[in-house]
Amino acid sequence: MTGRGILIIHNPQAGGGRRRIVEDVHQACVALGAEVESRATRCPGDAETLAREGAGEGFGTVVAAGGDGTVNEVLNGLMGVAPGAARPAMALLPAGTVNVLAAELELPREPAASAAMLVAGRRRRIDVGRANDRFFVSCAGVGADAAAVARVSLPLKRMVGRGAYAAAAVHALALEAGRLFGVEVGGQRVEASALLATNIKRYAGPCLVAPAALLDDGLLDVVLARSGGRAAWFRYGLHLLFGTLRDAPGLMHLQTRRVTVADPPGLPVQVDGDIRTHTPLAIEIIPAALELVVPAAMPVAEAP
Ligand SMILES: Nc1ncnc2c1ncn2[C@@H]1O[C@H](COP(=O)(O)OP(=O)(O)OP(=O)(O)O)[C@@H](O)[C@H]1O
Repeated sequence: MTGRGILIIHNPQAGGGRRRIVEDVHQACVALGAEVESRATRCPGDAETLAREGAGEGFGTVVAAGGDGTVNEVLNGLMGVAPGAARPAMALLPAGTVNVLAAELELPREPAASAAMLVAGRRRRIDVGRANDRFFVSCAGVGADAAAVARVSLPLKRMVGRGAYAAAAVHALALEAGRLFGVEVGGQRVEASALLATNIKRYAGPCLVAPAALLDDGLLDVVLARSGGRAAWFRYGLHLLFGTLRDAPGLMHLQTRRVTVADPPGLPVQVDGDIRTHTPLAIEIIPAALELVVPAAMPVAEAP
């Protein structure tokens, strides 16, 4: 471990019933002889401030303990570190409703294994995406998934967890027309009703959307749904659920460093599972921008 020690940033509001894990991991890190501090967020956006402050204080590792929202805030805090200053490594402690990157990498969920990873894990350099001015580790999207994310009810998420995303998807399908927007990618302009730019293979945890995606290949995997309308979105949704998205008619899949959406303006954009920006949109990949702490024994390439 480099730097002053480990800073755990914990969102006490994150769902999943795993709040005690933070305390357990903290104690297990102390038992392993590590210098560790835990700080709870006080409001939305606080994890970003705490991460930036932690970097300034010289912590070597900053841990995002919560769901994808907390991970994204910690990432943005770390990416906001002033040029020339040391950027701590990021680590993940899954304690939220959804933790897509932790699930993709099969990171430990048990306190003892998590603590071993934090104290004696390996640092792996990964690419970071940027959607306008918001950084992401997993994915950004316009169209179908952003329409669903925009309709996730927080009270329902607290009650039923992941089920709130399914309810929001049905809600979006009922109200949205699945209209087309203009995408520029790889030197061509195409129309699409949904765009997903991802750095990882799976979407929302279990759904395989980009089998060739690697966290460290310097590329975004872009999936475009070319057909518009509700019926098309419904079909794509079924293909996604049944793991057959690659066979869906009208689907385009490519690898690129940059993709843009110019019009229409004002479409919501989901970034790591929350609406963080709107079109016009430029999504790009920043190769090897961040060190991620992974278990010491983890293989270099993730299994497909
Ligand atoms: N102390 C706090 N009080 C209220 N909201 C907070 C607090 N700390 C963080 N938040 C907000 O809570 C939101 C949800 O957090 P997070 O994503 O970590 O957990 P989750 O909702 O369980 O998981 P997921 O987003 O993966 O479904 C974040 O967008 C964050 O801004």
